[in-house]
Amino acid sequence: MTGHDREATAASGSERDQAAPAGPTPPAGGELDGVDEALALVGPRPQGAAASYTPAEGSATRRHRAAPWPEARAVAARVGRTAPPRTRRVPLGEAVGQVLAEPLTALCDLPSFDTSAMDGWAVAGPGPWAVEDEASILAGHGDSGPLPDGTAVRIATGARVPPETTAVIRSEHGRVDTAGRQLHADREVVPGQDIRPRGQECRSGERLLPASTLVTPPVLGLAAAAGYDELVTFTRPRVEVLVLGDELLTSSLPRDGLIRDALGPMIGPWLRALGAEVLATRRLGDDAEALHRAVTTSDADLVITTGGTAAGPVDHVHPVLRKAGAELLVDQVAVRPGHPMLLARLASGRHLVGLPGNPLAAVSGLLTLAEPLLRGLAGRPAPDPYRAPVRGEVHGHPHDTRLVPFVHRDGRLEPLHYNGPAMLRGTAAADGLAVVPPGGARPGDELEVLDLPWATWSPWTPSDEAGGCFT
Ligand SMILES: Nc1nc2c(c(=O)[nH]1)N[C@H]1C(S)=C(S)[C@@H](COP(=O)(O)OP(=O)(O)OC[C@H]3O[C@@H](n4cnc5c(N)ncnc54)[C@H](O)[C@@H]3O)O[C@H]1N2
Ligand code: MOO
Repeated sequence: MTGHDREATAASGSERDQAAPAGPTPPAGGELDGVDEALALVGPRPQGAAASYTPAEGSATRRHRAAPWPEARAVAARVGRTAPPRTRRVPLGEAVGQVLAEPLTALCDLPSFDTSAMDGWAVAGPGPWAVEDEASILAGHGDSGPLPDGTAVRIATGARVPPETTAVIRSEHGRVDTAGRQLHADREVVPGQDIRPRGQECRSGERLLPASTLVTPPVLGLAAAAGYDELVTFTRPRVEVLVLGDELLTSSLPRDGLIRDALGPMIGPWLRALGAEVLATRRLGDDAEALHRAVTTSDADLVITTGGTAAGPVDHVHPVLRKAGAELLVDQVAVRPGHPMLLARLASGRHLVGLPGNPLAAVSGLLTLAEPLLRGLAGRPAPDPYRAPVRGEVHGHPHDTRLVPFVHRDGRLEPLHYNGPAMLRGTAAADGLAVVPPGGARPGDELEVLDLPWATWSPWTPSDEAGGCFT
């Protein structure tokens, strides 16, 4: 709990009383369970308090001002952009999942020779054609001599068509009369048919994909086809995860007030999905000394802590950051859940994101602070923000943004139940988190959408210059 919240709660009574008139009528059903839990934990703040945020520079002193949610994300993105991403050259086989640091430029024409698109006959001039040779031209073979006018030769898909070829006739569209050894076409032959001309897909030197493209399996295939053995990619930012809390078990069933660590198994893979290299996930308990040592000696680009961000008796993150001479860039965010999240610059110049311990609050911190920061460090472009209409009313916090797990249903966002700060049940089934503005949303309101990182991501929209149907 923060000092600000403590003061506000003491001054103004229960949050439920305050919240009810400020947002739309809560929907029926279980969603309110989570909302009420979130709202019950926080005291109301004076109107406009969130808007007065300016990023704290130069000290780890608590300022008790929550950054408005969009501003907190902007600060994190700015911080990410200030450190230019490192690049390296990797063999194709290791590049999948990384991001191109340079445009992918064709190293050759594609196809690199005039190619037969079908099994059949290469013909020159008008038919019928004399079939002089029983042999076929096969894929993978070198140059053959020019095809004389009025002749045909058998050819396989992918083989180089001989010079002077005017068309390829598919095997099923031609017949050779055995007596005269003449090829007859059973339909009109259009010049150029079933020939893929050299350079049809690209010319050597043509830009195929821009820098910042995610290397997917088809990108690897295209790079190989275009002549690449290696790719220059951005080095993944290196992240260390420090899981705090003496109450956490790493196996078996909860017992005696102890609970399973839900964040240790989740945060590392989530960070990898955001493009990070996770050096380690370490469980430090509630040991301030160990935390101080870990924070001051880490050589990760980004340290992520979970838990201990509030002001409870064993919440060590703030005191440790103070002692370590860190500078708080974001200290609390006007978002529910996840309010006590923070972003700090360590004395080493590296950064630390403190995620609150409640599991959905930690997800909120990941999406609000860690994702935009890592995007910059990893050289990934920001996805185009998009909005979608929400089905039904969504209860809002009076002053803060809410992040609510949803699924896409018939072009609308369907908020999920079990969205309380301590719950992951809604998020585990979700397509993303919807950004509910202070005061809530009415049916059909368009809400900003935060896709989960395993949803489709592409920074590139292909142009439609090259429409048409290719054989
Ligand atoms: N009096 C107040 N108490 C709290 C307030 C408040 O305003 N006044 N804020 C609440 C909010 S909001 C959050 S979020 C949490 C933030 O707390 P911390 O970041 O200090 O986290 P902890 O106290 O360590 O843990 C909170 C909660 O989460 C559980 N937890 C922690 N780590 C894990 C994990 N790895 N896996 C599963 N669950 C975890 C922990 O057991 C606690 O239940 O503070 C509120 N309190
Ligand atoms: O309830 Mo807290 O808002 O989980 O961050």
